[in-house]
Parts: sequence; C-alpha cells; structure tokens
Amino acid sequence: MHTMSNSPYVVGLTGGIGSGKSAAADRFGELGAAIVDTDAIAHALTAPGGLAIPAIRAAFGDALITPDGALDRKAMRDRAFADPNERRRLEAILHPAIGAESARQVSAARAPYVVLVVPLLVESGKYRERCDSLCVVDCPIDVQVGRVMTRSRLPEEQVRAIMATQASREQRLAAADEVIDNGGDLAALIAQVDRLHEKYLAAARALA
Ligand SMILES: CC(C)(COP(=O)(O)OP(=O)(O)OC[C@H]1O[C@@H](n2cnc3c(N)ncnc32)[C@H](O)[C@@H]1O)[C@@H](O)C(=O)NCCC(=O)NCCS
Ligand SMILES: Nc1ncnc2c1ncn2[C@@H]1O[C@H](COP(=O)(O)OP(=O)(O)OP(=O)(O)O)[C@@H](O)[C@H]1O
Repeated sequence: MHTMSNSPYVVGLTGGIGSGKSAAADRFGELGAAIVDTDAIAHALTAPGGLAIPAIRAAFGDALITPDGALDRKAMRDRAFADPNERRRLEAILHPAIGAESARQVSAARAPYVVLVVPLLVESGKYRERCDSLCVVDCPIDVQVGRVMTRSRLPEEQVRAIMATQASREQRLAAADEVIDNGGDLAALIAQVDRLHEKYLAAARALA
C-alpha cells in the first residue's frame, strides 16, 4: 500500500517460472518504467565475488562454489529443487539480502513508476505491501514447461519439480489486480504491456 508521498508508484510483476516476466519487464522498461528485478539481484549476489558467496560457502561447502568464486547454479538447482531443506537454507541466506537490495533500488528509482519483478511475490507475502498494484503474467502450464525446457535446456521433470514449489496458477490469479495473458505470441504480450503502461502512468500521476 502506498504510504509515503515521495516514494514511487510500484507495480509488482510476478508469474511462474518461464511465464514471461522478463519479456514483459523488458517492454515496460522500453516504455520508460524503472525495472527492479529480484532474479537479477539474486544473480549478482551469487556471481564471482558476490556478497552472498561467503555465507553460501560456509553453509554448503566448497562443492557448491565454482573455481572462479561464483555459485555453481546447476549443482545448487539440483539440490534446491530435490530437497526442500536445502532450498530453505539457500533462501534463508539470499532472501533478506534480496529484500534489502530491491527496496534500495525502488527508492532510488527515478521514473514515472517502478516495475518490481518478483518470481515468489505471492509465495513470500512480504513484497505485496510494497506494491501499489499486482500484475500477474499467466500462461497455460504446458506452454510454460515447454518454454523453460527450450530456454534453459532443463529436463521436463525438473521444470515440473520447480513449478511444484511455486504458487499455483489459481493462487496467483486470485491475488492479481491485472493479468497479462502470455499464452499467445510476443506481439500479443507487447500489446497488453503497452495498454497497462498507460494505466500505470495515469495511476502514478494521480498519486503524485
Ligand atoms: C537455485 C538457483 C541457484 C538456480 O539457479 P538458476 O540459474 O537455475 O535459476 P534462476 O536463479 O535464474 O531462477 C529462475 C527461476 O527459478 C525459479 N526459482 C528460483 N528460486 C526459486 C525458489 N527459491 N523457489 C521457487 N522457485 C524458484 C523462479 O521462477 C526464477 O525466476 C537459484 O534459483 C537461486 O539462487 N534461488 C534462490 C534465490 C531465490 O529464491 N530466487 C528467486 C527470486 S527472489
Ligand atoms: N509470448 C511468447 N511467445 C514465445 N516465447 C516467449 C513468449 N514469452 C516469453 N517467451 C520465451 O519464453 C522464455 C521464458 O520467458 P521469460 O524469460 O520472459 O520468463 P520469466 O517468467 O522471466 O522466467 P523465469 O521465471 O525463469 O525467470 C524465454 O525464452 C522467452 O523468450
């Protein structure tokens, strides 16, 4: 909920793995919105020399760190989505840092409004109160699975295992203020983002 008059209007953008959050965020960014992407923040924290690397090394050992000092993403993915305890251990290290850094980026943003991209927005609960409006990117599950298999070269069972740890389509849709239907082609996605951009600009202006 919006409380401070000098904080920007914030649109939360979420969706299941491979639903099209990044594609939608790219278009919002082209139109002039500031993008704060928690996946990108998580990647930076776990890159070579990333701030979370010492804690991950201490918790999981050297086997999860690559020779150049980054998180070994494949090894961690295999662990985190096979064992909920391992996933929670990783999240306990990363989520506080992701929360703090995303809040910092939102308050530093200089744009008509901010799109805060959070894959686990509905699951985690703590981001909803930072958002003035919640936008869900939605597509049929089989389309989602197919796109992730193509993009990330992951086996179908692993994509479905990741999805099983996330909110259901129904849970996300129930929380949404706006829904982007990404079951069609990229042109259809862009047309919907363009319409929403006008709406968010007007909402941000009304708030200013
Ligand atoms: C397990 C890791 C190393 C796998 O890395 P990988 O490069 O394969 O995936 P990437 O980080 O690009 O995430 C891709 C997608 O996976 C899904 N995902 C990632 N983390 C989680 C999680 N903890 N629970 C459920 N789904 C997740 C999201 O849909 C996300 O968009 C990585 O996902 C990770 O560090 N996760 C913990 C941090 C986290 O919760 N990130 C989510 C954003 S806040
Ligand atoms: N409408 C579409 N038509 C065809 N391909 C699409 C469409 N939307 C997205 N894609 C492709 O599907 C894949 C997943 O999209 P994207 O990376 O935007 O999803 P995401 O929700 O950000 O995923 P993640 O949760 O894994 O970060 C990408 O390879 C993207 O190019």
